[in-house]
Amino acid sequence: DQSVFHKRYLRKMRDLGEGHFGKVTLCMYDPNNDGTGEHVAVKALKHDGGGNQHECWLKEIDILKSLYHANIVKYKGCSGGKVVQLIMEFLPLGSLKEYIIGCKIGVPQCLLFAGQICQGMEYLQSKRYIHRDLAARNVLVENDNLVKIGDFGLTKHIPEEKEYYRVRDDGESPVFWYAVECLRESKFSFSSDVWSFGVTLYEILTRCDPAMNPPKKLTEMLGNAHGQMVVTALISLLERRKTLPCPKDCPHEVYMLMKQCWNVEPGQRPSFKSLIESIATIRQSYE
Ligand SMILES: Nc1n[nH]c2ccc(-c3ccc(NS(=O)(=O)c4cccc(Cl)c4)cc3)cc12
Repeated sequence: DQSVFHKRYLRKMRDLGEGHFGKVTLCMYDPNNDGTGEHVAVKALKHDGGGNQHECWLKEIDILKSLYHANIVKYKGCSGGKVVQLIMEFLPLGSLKEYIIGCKIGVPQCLLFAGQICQGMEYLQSKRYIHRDLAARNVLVENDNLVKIGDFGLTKHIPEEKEYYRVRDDGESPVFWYAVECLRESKFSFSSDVWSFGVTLYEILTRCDPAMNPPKKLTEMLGNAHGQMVVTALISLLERRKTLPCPKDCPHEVYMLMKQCWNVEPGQRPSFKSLIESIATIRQSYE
C-alpha cells in the first residue's frame, strides 16, 4: 500500500511552516537508507492539546484524502501508529508568500494565480467544505504557472440543509482575513471564504509586501484600539466599509473585485464561479 509511510524511514530535513496546532516539515522518505528517497511534506500535530483536537486532526486528514484537484495539494498518505502524520506531495517553490517576495511577478501572473485559487475553492465548495483559513501563506507554488491550496486545518463541512457553520473562537483566529459576520457572530459560510479570497488577492497584488500586510494595514486603520478591543474596533471599521487600500499599480477593476468580496452583506459578494470569469476577462485584457 503506497499510502502507508513508516516513520522510521522519514528523515527530517527542514521546517516548511508552523501553525497554532501543527507543523509542516520537509522530509526524505528513504526506506533504502541511501539518500535516494523521495521528498515529502509531513504535517504533524505539535502537541496533543487533548479535547477533540485529535478527532479534528483525523478529520483534516480524511478531508485532504478525499480531495482531487489540480489546485489542491496532493495527499500521499499517512504514517501510522499512535501519532498520525499527514504525508503530502512536496512543492519545492514553497508558499506563495515566499515565492512572491522572492521574485517580482507581473499583474497577468498575479491574476493567473488568483484564478487558480478560485478554481480550487470552487471545487472545495462543490463538496460543501468551507476553508476558513484562505491566505497567501496557505497557498503553495508548483511552478511559475501553477499554485495549489496547501492547508485545510480549519476546513469544515457544511451539511446540505445549512447555510453557515458556527465555530467558537479558537483564540488563534486569522481575524484580519475574517469576514465581518465571522468576527461578529462566528458565522462561517461559502461567502466568508470569498471575503478571505479578497484579502488573499490583496496580498498577491501587494506582492506580500510586509509593509502592506493585512494585519499591519488594518491595525493602522484601527488607530489605538488595544487587545480584545481589536475585534470590536475591526467590526466597526468593516461595517463602515473601511477596507484595505488599493495596492500600488493594482488595476482599478481588480481592486473593485476585492471590494465586492468585502461587501458587508454576505449575499452580495461574488461566487468563486463568477470571480473565475471576472479574473479571466481582466487577464485577457493584458494579452
Ligand atoms: N512546500 C510544500 N510542499 N508541500 C507542502 C504542504 C504544506 C505546506 C504548508 C502549508 C501551509 C503553511 N502555512 S502555515 O501558516 O505555516 C500553517 C498553517 C496551518 C497549519 C500549519 Cl502546520 C502551518 C505552510 C506550509 C508546504 C508544502
